[in-house]
Amino acid sequence: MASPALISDTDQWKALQAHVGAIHKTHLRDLMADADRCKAMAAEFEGVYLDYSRQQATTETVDKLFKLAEAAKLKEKIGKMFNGEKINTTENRSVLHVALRAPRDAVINSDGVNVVPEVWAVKDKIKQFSETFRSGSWIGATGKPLTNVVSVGIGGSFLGPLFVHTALQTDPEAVASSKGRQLRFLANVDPVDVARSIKDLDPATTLVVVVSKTFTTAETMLNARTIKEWIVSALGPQAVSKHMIAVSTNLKLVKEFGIDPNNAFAFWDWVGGRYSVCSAVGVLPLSLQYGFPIVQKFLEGALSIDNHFRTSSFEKNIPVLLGLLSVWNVSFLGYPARAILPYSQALEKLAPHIQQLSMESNGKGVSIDGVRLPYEAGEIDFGEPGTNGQHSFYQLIHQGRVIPCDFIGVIKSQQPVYLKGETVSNHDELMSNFFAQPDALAYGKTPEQLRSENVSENLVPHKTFQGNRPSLSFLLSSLSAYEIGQILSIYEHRIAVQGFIWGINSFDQWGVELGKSLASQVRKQLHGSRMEKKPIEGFNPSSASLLARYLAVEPSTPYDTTVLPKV
Ligand SMILES: O=P(O)(O)OC[C@H]1O[C@](O)(CO)[C@@H](O)[C@@H]1O
Repeated sequence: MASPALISDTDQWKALQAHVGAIHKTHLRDLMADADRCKAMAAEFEGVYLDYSRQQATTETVDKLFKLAEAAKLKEKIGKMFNGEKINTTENRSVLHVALRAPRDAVINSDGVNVVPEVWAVKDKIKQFSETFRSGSWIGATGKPLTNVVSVGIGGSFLGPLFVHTALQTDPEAVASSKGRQLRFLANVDPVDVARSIKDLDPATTLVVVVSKTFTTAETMLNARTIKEWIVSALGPQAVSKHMIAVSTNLKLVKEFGIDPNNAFAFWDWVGGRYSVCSAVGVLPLSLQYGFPIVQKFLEGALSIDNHFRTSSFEKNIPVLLGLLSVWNVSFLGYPARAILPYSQALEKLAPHIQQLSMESNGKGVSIDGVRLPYEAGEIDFGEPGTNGQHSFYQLIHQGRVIPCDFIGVIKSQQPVYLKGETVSNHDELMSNFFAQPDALAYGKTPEQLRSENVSENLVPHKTFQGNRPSLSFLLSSLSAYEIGQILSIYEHRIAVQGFIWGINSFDQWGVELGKSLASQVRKQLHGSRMEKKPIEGFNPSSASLLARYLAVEPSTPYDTTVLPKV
């Protein structure tokens, strides 16, 4: 039987491969001298400005990428996603995170059912619950109103909400609306994280939200049981109904866990975990902290990009341009990584969120039809806010490996700090670096320039910057809840575009299963060894000796009694 076609078999892919040589012949500093090219390599939508002129690409490259998009049937694939077709074929699911921010009157079907009314029913429930909670009418077991929220969840049930929470913490409107409240996250099963998440919190004024799509994730469920015990031992078993709520697609397990089904907030299997921040996964804890109206603005920002992505021509379509350029960098220029560099402390947790979103989505080795890929898909994502990153890993980016960079800058800071007598304000200082770094990467510094500055000959090789290092720059007008939603949606769709071109399934995650099942074998043996003094067996020599060392030391947590963190 003939193998299904791969995108790399198409003439459009081969044309791009043939084009690489021409691109390598021209240094970015020469490409940047062409004003018409620079003007053409920019796109703007609603105050989000993208400049991609510092990509190792010409307008011809971009044209060829559009042809590749055509060969990959990108337009149809985007349409299928928005129409609720089951494009996640290995799990037989629609991919409808866009329905989570669709307007109330939109019609988006999955399995012949319009999902939008269900989405709004949950949002309405969150709005009502968060208003009751924030007004102080939701009374805890001791008669006190609750002001602290601990959200227990991991992966997609954690990273997206953490990103948005961290960003909102810098928005004056969100800061004002969250006065006197705390939102914390408990993700890691590490007992240190358990202790940190409840440190100095009073169970009597704390609401715990257990967030798990499946309600079976081992770490989340152990943490949920631990925090439940923290509540019960302080307030009694009847306190659970007032102090614990849940977000899940598995409401049966929520009930079995002991959480009142009235206090459970649903979402659906057509929302991938890493795409779930716009479901109750993010909307509930964020609404408890900031109020629903602010979270609604975030959802509207995401919706604005959904509409732009669905309807704009590819030439003007920011997620499409970004996705195609990433494919160009990874698959044709051979750059395996991407750095996400927001010059904005508010976006501190963007890179960790994008790491999961991108690497769990596109870290695949076979096509959607199961054919092993003859090209690399996915990329290694990492990042830190500028300028911190400059003093950390930028050395490698400037003179070591070539790593395409996303620079993200904000025109208007949320914090107007200026020390009288200084040359510039803090924000202008930050942004001076934002504007300088892409040019340092693109232009570099030649030995001739160094010699003209009388740099001693032995240092010339060390001080030379080859340049020709690609980046792109986003300039946002400001950073409120709306723009945070826009950034999220831009990256979500960019990653989908990459997957659509590579011909992979960006919406499953089978690669996380093997480690989970091996951990379950280890868990059983640790239990047997601790409780029944059974010997460890069935491991390779390396794991056996590591486990023997581990078990030779008495654990700090005895197994014959409950030990809760000291807070
Ligand atoms: O929300 P759940 O079901 O607890 O899953 C948490 C995370 O675990 C994964 O399944 C695997 O890491 C992610 O895709 C998901 O976001």
